[in-house]
Amino acid sequence: MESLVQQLRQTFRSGRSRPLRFRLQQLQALRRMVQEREKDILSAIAADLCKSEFNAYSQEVITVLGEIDLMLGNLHEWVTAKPVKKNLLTMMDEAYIQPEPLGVILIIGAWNYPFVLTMQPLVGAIAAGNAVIIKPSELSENTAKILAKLLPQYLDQDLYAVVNGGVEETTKLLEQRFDHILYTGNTAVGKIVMEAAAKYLTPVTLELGGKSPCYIDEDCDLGVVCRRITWGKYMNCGQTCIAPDYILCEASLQSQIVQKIKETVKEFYGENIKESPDYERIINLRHFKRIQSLLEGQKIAFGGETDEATRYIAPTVLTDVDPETRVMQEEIFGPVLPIVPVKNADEAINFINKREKPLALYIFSHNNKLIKRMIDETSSGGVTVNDVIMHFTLNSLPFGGVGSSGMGAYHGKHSFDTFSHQRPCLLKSLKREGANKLRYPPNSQSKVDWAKFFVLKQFNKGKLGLLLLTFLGVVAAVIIKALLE
Ligand SMILES: NC(=O)c1ccc[n+]([C@@H]2O[C@H](COP(=O)([O-])OP(=O)(O)OC[C@H]3O[C@@H](n4cnc5c(N)ncnc54)[C@H](O)[C@@H]3O)[C@@H](O)[C@H]2O)c1
Ligand SMILES: CCCCCCCCCCCCCCCCCC=O
Repeated sequence: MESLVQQLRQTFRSGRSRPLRFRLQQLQALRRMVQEREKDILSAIAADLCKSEFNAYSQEVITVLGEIDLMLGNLHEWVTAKPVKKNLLTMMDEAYIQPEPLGVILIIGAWNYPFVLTMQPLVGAIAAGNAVIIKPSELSENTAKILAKLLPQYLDQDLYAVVNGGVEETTKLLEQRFDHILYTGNTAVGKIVMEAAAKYLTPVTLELGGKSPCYIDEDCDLGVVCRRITWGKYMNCGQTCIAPDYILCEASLQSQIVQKIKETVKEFYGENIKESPDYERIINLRHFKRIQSLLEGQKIAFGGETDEATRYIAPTVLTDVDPETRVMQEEIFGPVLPIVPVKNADEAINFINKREKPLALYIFSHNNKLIKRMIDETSSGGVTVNDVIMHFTLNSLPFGGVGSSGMGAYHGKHSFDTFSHQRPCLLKSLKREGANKLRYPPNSQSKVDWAKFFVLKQFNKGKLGLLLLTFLGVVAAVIIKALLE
């Protein structure tokens, strides 16, 4: 591992990954890879998650292509230095922020969306001009293999590498020095990653999980609400980091919600859900047993059927769920939807605030005042109102968690920023030394007074005011020079 990181660092230091042209060319190559090898990619995802190729395309591939296109269209602007406002002391100088690549990036992906969760950060890291190692999840082994096979065929091998393996390989990788680590996965491993990163003060982006609440207000059209929730909850068999984990609503709404979800499940997946090409399976036996055990002692209003041989768990709804039971203590990450009755929105807000900050919050309501209040009085990684999941798809929004659901964010320009250092640059001339006497010792009251004038003056006065102040500044500089000589 050490030699691999060294080799990538050496190439990075040569400057090869920095020119805009090179970055665009690598992103175009990545785009070509996704298009030319689409069938192989879709089959790998399908093999890992029992996912139809249509779903693999619309849930994963489409996002990656959209992200590449966004970078190709905007990178020339993002890499450009941005001039900043100046003050009287620096008005003759050049001041700007220049984004610069960080160096060698480690991207550790998760299995539940194995393609998009490694490729989307990779796109951002390349766009920002870095060298990258990606470590796909070993649980989605087919996608991991196809990435290790294809990426070296399309990308510069001295700058971008894939390391496959499990805990042992990841642990060895984490012993190396990186310039940024983006990890997607569970919170417990997130802590391991952060601890390892601390050794070199490596910054981290942690894309973790949590229990994302979904509040349903009274007077909503429950037909529409439940269609949207059914889509987001049972997509990928509930194995989605931002799936609505549980519903909070008034007790009286429960039976209608159950009925509407039941009808929608039939509409989406047919009479025989097991036969539906749109309904996936649980990734492995460990997770299957974990989710199955969450049903123990619960009131199953709908679903609940399981089949260990195929790791099938039916879309399930639990009602009157006690918040102290296990299903409400850990992230479900499966097709089980508990409904926890609350008296009103205040109780829902308290309920959310008493728990760890979730990755997403969903609010269904017609009442704009209530929506604003719930957003203002709670905290979560992201919010979608009157729908679920969809904030993930808008790459102008940063995607990430807060508190125990993670730190940092990516997607679109936010990825470029995450993998860049915003370098502040002030370029002065060796001329005009006279004005600098103000800051050189020995100090005096009159120098402090002048310093107050130069440093504390506000400049939000429009062009005329600025011109006047500039003129005053020049006059002041001349006077000071004369006084101090
Ligand atoms: N915020 C997000 O974008 C996002 C996306 C997907 C999943 N998630 C969260 O991830 C969790 C599910 O994923 P998972 O954790 O089961 O995925 P996982 O088992 O695939 O683990 C993620 C990565 O961590 C590595 N890893 C596992 N154990 C390790 C250890 N002891 N030391 C070092 N590395 C180790 C794995 O090799 C893998 O690459 C859920 O909590 C889910 O909410 C979050
Ligand atoms: C006209 C058809 C349009 C189809 C667009 C479908 C957009 C659906 C997007 C779903 C994206 C789901 C990805 C979720 C990834 C979450 C990562 C965490 O686990």
